[in-house]
Amino acid sequence: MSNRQRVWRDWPELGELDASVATVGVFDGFHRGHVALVEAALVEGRRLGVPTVLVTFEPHPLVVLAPDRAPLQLLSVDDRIQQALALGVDGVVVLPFTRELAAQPASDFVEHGLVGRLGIQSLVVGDNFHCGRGGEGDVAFLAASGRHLGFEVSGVDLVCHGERTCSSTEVRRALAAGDVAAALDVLGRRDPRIAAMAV
Ligand SMILES: Cc1cc2nc3c(=O)[nH]c(=O)nc-3n(C[C@H](O)[C@H](O)[C@H](O)COP(=O)(O)O)c2cc1C
Ligand SMILES: Nc1ncnc2c1ncn2[C@@H]1O[C@H](COP(=O)(O)OP(=O)(O)OP(=O)(O)O)[C@@H](O)[C@H]1O
Repeated sequence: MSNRQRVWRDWPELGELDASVATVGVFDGFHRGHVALVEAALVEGRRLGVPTVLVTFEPHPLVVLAPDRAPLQLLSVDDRIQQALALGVDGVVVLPFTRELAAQPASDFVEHGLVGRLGIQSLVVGDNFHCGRGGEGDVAFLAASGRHLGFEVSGVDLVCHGERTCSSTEVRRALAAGDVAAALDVLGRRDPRIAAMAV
């Protein structure tokens, strides 16, 4: 971690970050799609001349909301932080995912969190992203919020590899089928710890 990089284990205090570009999601596995998304956010951060921040959640939302459906965890939160920092983000914000956060309307998350605490000028997410209570905050909702609150929104096209759209779910599915090669193809790197999760 370089001197200029920071990790917050909750929202930064008011005034710690005046302006930023943010990307948001769980980022389990840090597959090709996640890498492309972070790279797009970094381009945006350089264009605007503001820090690029990755916002993630711990634990995975389903661990809190539906533990019986909680997915196999591909990377620990510390590994996700390291992947993000290695790609060059200026900061990582790890939000404890609680029932309280899950119940927060998307508008509050955006206004009080992303705008209020991170000062986002631009938000870069995959075009399937959603946040907020019940997942109400999709890209169209975020774009409308941005017009109102003064930030830009990019809904990035999802990266595919061959026939498959890259996703953490796709990596897990390949591992569950014992197909290490397919899992690593979607992932886009040879990670021996993830490869060892194949059944
Ligand atoms: C404020 C907030 C509230 C959320 N509430 C819910 C919820 O009620 N139900 C749910 O399944 N997921 C909820 N989530 C999780 C999101 O739907 C989503 O899984 C999360 O933002 C990570 O995005 P990603 O799945 O694209 O990584 C919430 C997320 C945020 C930020
Ligand atoms: N293939 C992809 N290309 C570009 N961005 C993506 C891709 N997949 C997910 N994203 C984006 O990356 C961020 C983190 O997403 P998330 O952690 O939910 O990934 P995921 O792979 O879709 O996970 P899961 O399969 O568990 O739902 C979100 O903004 C999401 O829209």
